[in-house]
Amino acid sequence: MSVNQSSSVVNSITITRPDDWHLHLRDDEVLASVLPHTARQFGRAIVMPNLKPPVTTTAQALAYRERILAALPAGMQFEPLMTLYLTNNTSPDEIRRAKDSGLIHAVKLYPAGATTNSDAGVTDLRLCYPTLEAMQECGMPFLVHGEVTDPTVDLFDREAVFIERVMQPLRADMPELKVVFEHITTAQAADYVRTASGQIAATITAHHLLYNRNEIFKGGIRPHYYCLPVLKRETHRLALVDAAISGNPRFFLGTDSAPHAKGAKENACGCAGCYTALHAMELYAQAFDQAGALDKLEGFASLFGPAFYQLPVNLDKLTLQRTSWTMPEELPLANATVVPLNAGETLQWKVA
Ligand SMILES: NC(=O)N[C@@H](CC(=O)O)C(=O)O
Ligand SMILES: [Zn+2]
Ligand SMILES: [Zn+2]
Repeated sequence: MSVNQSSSVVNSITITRPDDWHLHLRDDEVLASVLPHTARQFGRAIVMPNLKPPVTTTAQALAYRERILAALPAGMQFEPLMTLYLTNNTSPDEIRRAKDSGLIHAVKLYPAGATTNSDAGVTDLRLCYPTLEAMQECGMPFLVHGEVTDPTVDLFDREAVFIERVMQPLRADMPELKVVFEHITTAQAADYVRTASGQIAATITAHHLLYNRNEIFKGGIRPHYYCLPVLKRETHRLALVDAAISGNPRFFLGTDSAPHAKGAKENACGCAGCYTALHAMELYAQAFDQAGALDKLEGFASLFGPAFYQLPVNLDKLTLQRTSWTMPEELPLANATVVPLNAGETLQWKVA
């Protein structure tokens, strides 16, 4: 990493090109709209499989990969790292096929009903044990949307309860399974990942580092700050910042950028998901800068993810400069628009 500073203020940093270890690209025209935003900054991304219908087989994931590569504008370099969507019926053979393809890097758990496009998800993890054993055996990482779906559990407690009810029993039964606790939002999840034994890591979004739940209700209900797991109170945000800047390689970058058309968000029943693909690295730089930890950004964004996934780090670099610029109010999304997080706001960092 190289740092350019005048007096004590850092004005620019250059890091190994980062990767996004949790991303929603969707498909077709939406894919074509959002992919350049990610490829501008990131060398690779773990591409989430919650399409409609979900990506449940190796054949589907490889076909989706081809559509992503076909949508990449000429001259841009980007490698999609594919995933499978786990269902009650995913077979151990499917896992071995995925592993043998060399192009599928993880399998994703969506507890049925937990989040966007999770209807086909798992109703009871015990049904998947033979499949999880195959993953454990061949070293296929298991990515987890870690929230219980029990409607009697308070929405803000669903991640913490998931640790006790699902994560701990699962990892006791499968101690060698590589697990990523995706988009963690609580002090409990950060503590769990820091202290648990075995191969475990967590991704952290930029929005969970920058905002607490007040942001959703500032001056009225603000649907573009609604995502799942939902933003939590300030103590949790502070715990996530501590984890992200700790230099512990178990914590790395995953934007969870999740495009939804403006009308689907600004709705009586608005969809969950924040769109940050255009300005993800700018937001992470802001969060690390606020914490006085810009020197820890490269590990989090560019080094720890590849180490966990046993992939080489990117060879090229990315430079971020302290320059203010205004986020557009809306961005094109197929034949509609998406309202990005921070729409109309001034940001302090910019990718050079
Ligand atoms: N994070 C979200 O709020 N939404 C994601 C799904 C997910 O990652 O849970 C989406 O696909 O829109
Ligand atoms: Zn999720
Ligand atoms: Zn997601």
